[in-house]
Amino acid sequence: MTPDLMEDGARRLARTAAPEQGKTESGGREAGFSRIATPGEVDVTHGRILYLEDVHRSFDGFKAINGLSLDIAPGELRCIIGPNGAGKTTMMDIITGKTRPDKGTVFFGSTIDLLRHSEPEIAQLGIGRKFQKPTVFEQLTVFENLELALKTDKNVMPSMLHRLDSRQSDRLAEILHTIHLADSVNRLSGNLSHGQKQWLEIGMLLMQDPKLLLLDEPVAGMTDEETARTAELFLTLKGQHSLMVVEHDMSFIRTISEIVTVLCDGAVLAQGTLDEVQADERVIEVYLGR
Ligand SMILES: Nc1ncnc2c1ncn2[C@@H]1O[C@H](COP(=O)(O)OP(=O)(O)OP(=O)(O)O)[C@@H](O)[C@H]1O
Repeated sequence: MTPDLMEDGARRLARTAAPEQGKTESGGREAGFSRIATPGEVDVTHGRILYLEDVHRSFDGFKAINGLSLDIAPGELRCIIGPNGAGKTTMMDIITGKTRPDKGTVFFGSTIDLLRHSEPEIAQLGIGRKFQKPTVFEQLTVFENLELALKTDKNVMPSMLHRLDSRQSDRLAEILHTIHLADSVNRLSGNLSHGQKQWLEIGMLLMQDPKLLLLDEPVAGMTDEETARTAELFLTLKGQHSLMVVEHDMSFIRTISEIVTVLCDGAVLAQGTLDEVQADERVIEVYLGR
């Protein structure tokens, strides 16, 4: 999608957007078009669920993100690799609204300008993020963790007292199965293995039905068997959700990847299949070693 196309779409949508809609702390950005075309849906008619163009972010003069452009197709499982300090975490911080870029374009679908939204709004829009360390409620059971994570109707009290309806119960059961924890439903989360906690946290994200999932080093610290099962899990999620996975584990990436993006110095250094990027001299130089 070219910037022209996006601007054109923006102009068309701006004519119909309510004046206050999408107004955020970033305030006065001119194109008032940060809205969802159909409530609850992301407009992916241009074939992109995530679109970053020429994004920049400096910290005390250091260019952590330096002209980063990339896009992700709906249902894609994109792997991101790159050396330490390449800007991978900062990129995710920008997508999720934790960090604001100095300049650039960041769109969710073709109509939602993420730079006009706060971090909680972005989560609400359907972008889920999993940090490297699992953060489950250790004193609660697997079931209770998933129940708590459920995106409840705003009119319904979002608490343990809220009884799940049959659709929600079915969804919870399906997710339990997907994350390989159907047999552990009543176990205290604190007693799960590291890998199981990671899956539970992914399950908690799935309960909120995200369109896009950002996963930071999901298999770090996992056993080989857990890593293999995580690969299986991601391959199941692909298609139903779009995934962006930052990982250093090359054999894991080989199992799950289609397109791999290599970040370096805050921009895309190379992109292609794992074989293609592994054969790229520049990638070998900065990341893979000789
Ligand atoms: N809040 C901040 N203040 C100052 N410098 C920062 C800040 N956040 C990131 N940086 C710097 O920006 C650069 C990119 O960091 P980032 O964490 O995004 O890289 P990364 O690719 O995720 O690295 P790693 O693989 O080690 O996690 C690093 O040099 C880091 O020190």
